[in-house]
Amino acid sequence: MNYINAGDRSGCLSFLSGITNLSLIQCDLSCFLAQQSLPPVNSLSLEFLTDVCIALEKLEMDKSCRGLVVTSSQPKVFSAGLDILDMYGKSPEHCAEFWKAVQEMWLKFYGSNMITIAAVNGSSPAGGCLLSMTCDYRIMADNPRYSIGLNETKLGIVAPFWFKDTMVNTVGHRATEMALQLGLLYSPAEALKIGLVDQLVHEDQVLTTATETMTKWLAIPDHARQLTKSMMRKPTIDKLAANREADVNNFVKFITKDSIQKSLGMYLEMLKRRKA
Ligand SMILES: CCCCCC/C=C/CC(=O)SCCNC(=O)CCNC(=O)[C@H](O)C(C)(C)COP(=O)(O)OP(=O)(O)OC[C@H]1O[C@@H](n2cnc3c(N)ncnc32)[C@H](O)[C@@H]1OP(=O)(O)O
Repeated sequence: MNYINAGDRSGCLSFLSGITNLSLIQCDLSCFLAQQSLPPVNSLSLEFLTDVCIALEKLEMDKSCRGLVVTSSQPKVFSAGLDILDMYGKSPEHCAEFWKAVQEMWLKFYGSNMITIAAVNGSSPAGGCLLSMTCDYRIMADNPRYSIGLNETKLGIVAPFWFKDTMVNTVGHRATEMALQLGLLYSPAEALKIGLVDQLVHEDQVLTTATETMTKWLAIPDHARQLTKSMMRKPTIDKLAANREADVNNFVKFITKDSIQKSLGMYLEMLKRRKA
């Protein structure tokens, strides 16, 4: 396999492209985080989201690239979700830019023509769970210390309709209602039971299982698989595409409220205290 450093600004995005037309995005922010003093949990910051979108766009245009494995090189965390620091104490303009980037990431991943497999090698709360749900297949490390789910209500925030729609499309209406109202984070075994992930494997096997799975998916003719994927996902994608501006305005109005800012501040404090 060739190792191509494709990081535009941060040098944090890298791709492994191999003989099976398989590319791999490592959601690895360690280098970037070290430079920027951001926490090493693959939180989806504005800069990271922008880099990922550019990288994905390039892969999408490369017709020789038919599949993508999304994973993290952090040992215990797939992604901590959206970077709270991009939503806390920031101007409405910054929040709007940030939210546009979150929308863009979702639209690009959920609408990708490529086969996308999430190799969930650690915890994956909130936006991390969303990112994995945009993929066609999820393989998670079978370690009870890890969790996955949309826990927004626990932060005092509300998952927007397209987060909800993505989860409904993945696990169904009832499971989503329970998950969202209670802000549930599931253990790998629980996530498998409700269909939030498709397969559990030992943590050492996540990436190899992902590549084996990719080989099976690559055997399906692209045009038939792509049209089927589009038929399944287009209504959900169209709903956000037709309402992007309203969704941004809604987010900015909500996130800049004093009460919401206070909740986010308390949540950040709790994360820091938990460590101490
Ligand atoms: C209409 C309005 C709609 C609004 C919708 C907005 C939707 C938001 C979705 C989101 O994604 S919000 C983010 C939710 N994420 C979380 O709740 C995850 C919180 N993090 C964790 O549970 C843990 O960090 C972890 C991922 C399980 C990893 O645990 P670990 O023990 O390995 O690391 P920590 O010590 O907890 O963390 C290290 C360091 O990182 C900071 N941090 C963690 N997560 C985030 C984050 N999402 N954003 C920013 N910073 C984060 C944490 O505070 C620590 O910081 P320091 O103490 O080292 O400064």
